[in-house]
Amino acid sequence: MFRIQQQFKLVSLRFQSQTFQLSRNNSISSNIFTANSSNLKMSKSNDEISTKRASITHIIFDMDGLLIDTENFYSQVQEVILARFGKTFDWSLKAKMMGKKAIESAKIFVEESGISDSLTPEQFLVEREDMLQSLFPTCNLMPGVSRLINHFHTNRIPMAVATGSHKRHFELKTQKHGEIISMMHHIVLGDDPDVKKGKPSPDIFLAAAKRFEDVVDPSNILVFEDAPAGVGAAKNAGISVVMVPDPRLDSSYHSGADQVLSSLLDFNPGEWGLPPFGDAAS
Ligand SMILES: O=P(O)(O)OC[C@H](O)CO
Ligand SMILES: [Mg+2]
Repeated sequence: MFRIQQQFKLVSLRFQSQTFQLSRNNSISSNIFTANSSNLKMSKSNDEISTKRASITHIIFDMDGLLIDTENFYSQVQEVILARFGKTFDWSLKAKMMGKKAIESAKIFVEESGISDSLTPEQFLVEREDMLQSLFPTCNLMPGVSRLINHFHTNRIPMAVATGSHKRHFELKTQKHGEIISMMHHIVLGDDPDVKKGKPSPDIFLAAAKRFEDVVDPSNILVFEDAPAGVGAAKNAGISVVMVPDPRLDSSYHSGADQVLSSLLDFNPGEWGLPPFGDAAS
């Protein structure tokens, strides 16, 4: 217990010192992402893109790393745990874990980092829990979230959240963010009985799609995601996806998405047949 408290102090200190660095990194990488996004658009014909994008009526948001800035908490805690084994946590491992159910990403963590003889996935989840429980309630919204959700809500666009997080973590993460959560038609969590397998299985997005009041065709839904597994899940469900990746994620993971943006602030609703910003209603 003492060791966990000491590690948590270290995580807190690291978090405070990394906040500034992260915002600097985000702004530095912004132009690179814009260039990648343009390249992606150029690989398909304009007609094909505009026809596909013109018909969106419903929205499904991922949560961690897309609506709220919790992915950095996971990274910092996992870094501390691997340091105990003399190993480092890097973005190639992060890319494989993010967006998945807790136990699924825990298996990847211990196996891929080569510590499975010393730590089981279940022990890993117990070891990180105290640190995460203290960090989650402090999380902030990602840039552009408040403006986008308020815009859709004002314009009566039905929205849902589909997150790999289980109920207990969801409640900690959303303690400060009740207002945006209250604008969602429904929430589907990773421990929902209809979500047999985590992302990239389509289960969670198919469950979220069928819980809107009206029957909605997947081609009329748009998913927002930050994680490779989440992009895969949306595509496996036949749903278009806008990816807003962390700048540190390798760009080879961008290719599955229909659009890649460096920030939700860059999303243009009019491109997708949604009410544009600046209307009287927004
Ligand atoms: O990105 P989400 O919201 O599906 O969350 C999944 C995990 O809880 C964090 O990677
Ligand atoms: Mg996510």
